Amino acid sequence: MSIPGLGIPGLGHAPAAAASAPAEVGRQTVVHELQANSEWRFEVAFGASIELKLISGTAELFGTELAEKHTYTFRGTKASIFTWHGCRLEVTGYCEEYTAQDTPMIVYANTHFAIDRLRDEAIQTGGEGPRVMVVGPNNAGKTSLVKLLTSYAIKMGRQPMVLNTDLREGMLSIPGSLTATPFASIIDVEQGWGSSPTSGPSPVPVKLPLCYYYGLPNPEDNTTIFKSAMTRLALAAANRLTADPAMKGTGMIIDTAGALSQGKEGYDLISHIVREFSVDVILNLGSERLYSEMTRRFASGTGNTLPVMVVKLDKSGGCVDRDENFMRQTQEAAIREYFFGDLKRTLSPHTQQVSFNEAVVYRIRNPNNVNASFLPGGEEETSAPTTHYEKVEPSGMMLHCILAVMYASLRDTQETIRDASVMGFVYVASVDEKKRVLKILAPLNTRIIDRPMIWGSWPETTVSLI
Ligand SMILES: Nc1ncnc2c1ncn2[C@@H]1O[C@H](COP(=O)(O)OP(=O)(O)OP(=O)(O)O)[C@@H](O)[C@H]1O
Repeated sequence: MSIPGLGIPGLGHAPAAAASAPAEVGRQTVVHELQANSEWRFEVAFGASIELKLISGTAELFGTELAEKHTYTFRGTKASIFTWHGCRLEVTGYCEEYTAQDTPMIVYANTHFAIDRLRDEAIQTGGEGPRVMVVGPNNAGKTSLVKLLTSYAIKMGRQPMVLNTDLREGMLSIPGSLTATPFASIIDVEQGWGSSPTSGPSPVPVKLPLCYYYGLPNPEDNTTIFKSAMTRLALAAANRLTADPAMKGTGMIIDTAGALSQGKEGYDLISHIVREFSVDVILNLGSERLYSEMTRRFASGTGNTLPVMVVKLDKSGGCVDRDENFMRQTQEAAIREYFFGDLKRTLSPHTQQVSFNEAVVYRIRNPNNVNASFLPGGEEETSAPTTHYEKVEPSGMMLHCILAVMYASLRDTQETIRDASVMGFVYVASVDEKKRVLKILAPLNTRIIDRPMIWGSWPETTVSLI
């Protein structure tokens, strides 16, 4: 995985994000008294921030307990603080907020205890802990539930392997990455899952994800590459799991993309994930139709899979829809943070010049986007391309794009490169077509010309990072 370096203070704040900040006149401090079993839900815009302090009692953010009297800062966040026994929260700054008494937390906690019983049984028999997959439409609360189950497992002294197969949001990496991460220590409260691993100091213990790259926005865009990435991820996660007894007894928690939960093609991809990861439990959030489809497909097993426990859970009333604009800002913030760090920990990426002759770049073909007008004579392509990547010469079209640097050699076949894990990501800061030189921003000061790079269309970047 990439290890970003040290800091250049002052960089890393998109002018666009700053422009969208609401005016924060006279940042007021308000104290909220929360009753037992209630939840304080808040939304902070990009460019704005709030400081939150737990004054007394106990409270948690998606399962991770807040430390008393510690100041947490949130920006561009929609989330909630839940309390089992009541608490007082001090909040400074503007956010949209309300308190709710009606939450599915008891059901979620019971789900955790039921999964934990399966872990106990597995440990007693020397077997593997359950492999739990969470499915549901976009914004149904899947990632929040995965965080909660992960936090509760960690609290019980377990070490879950957490998998992110959702392309909209990265987990400890940029959006578009598919990651497998062993979790043995607390989740970062302020930054969702936490930030990408670095060699510098970090307020919470660094987690090291194993990362694969797909490079397109939707799983259905190129199901062959998506499926092969899932297969590789499953193999890598299973190998890691069996090598570590604590992790083996805990098992896996898998987050999925909301896009998979609609229509037959998505259901088929879910079936592939269930098979490859040998999923034991499917938790369904927010869709009756999906629940019925999952039950039909998996509850009594198939030729290839054992019966899977399919469970329906209520979606939390706190889940908020995140529009395209918010998701774009979230994605840009994650990319910016990958290279420049955050306000608490600035990083200093290195720029390097790479000549067009040195860079070995493969572009992902997107079969769904083949435009007939670009084909010879404007013909329609009749069959899918035989290769999924094409080797391309760098060009101005790469400006502000992200390239994945692969753990592979320049002589490897396309299949080997496709199945390789990702060393890290670089950003194309400028392209000089006359001098035939790319200026690249990389987390490390290592020359990258001996590795193949993959140029996908996801994550898309529209702003200049520098
Ligand atoms: N109880 C809650 N109170 C307030 N906000 C919440 C609550 N639960 C989830 N959210 C917020 O709602 C949004 C959607 O939730 P989440 O990301 O968990 O959904 P998802 O199903 O994983 O979405 P997607 O598949 O689109 O990535 C997030 O911003 C999350 O922080």
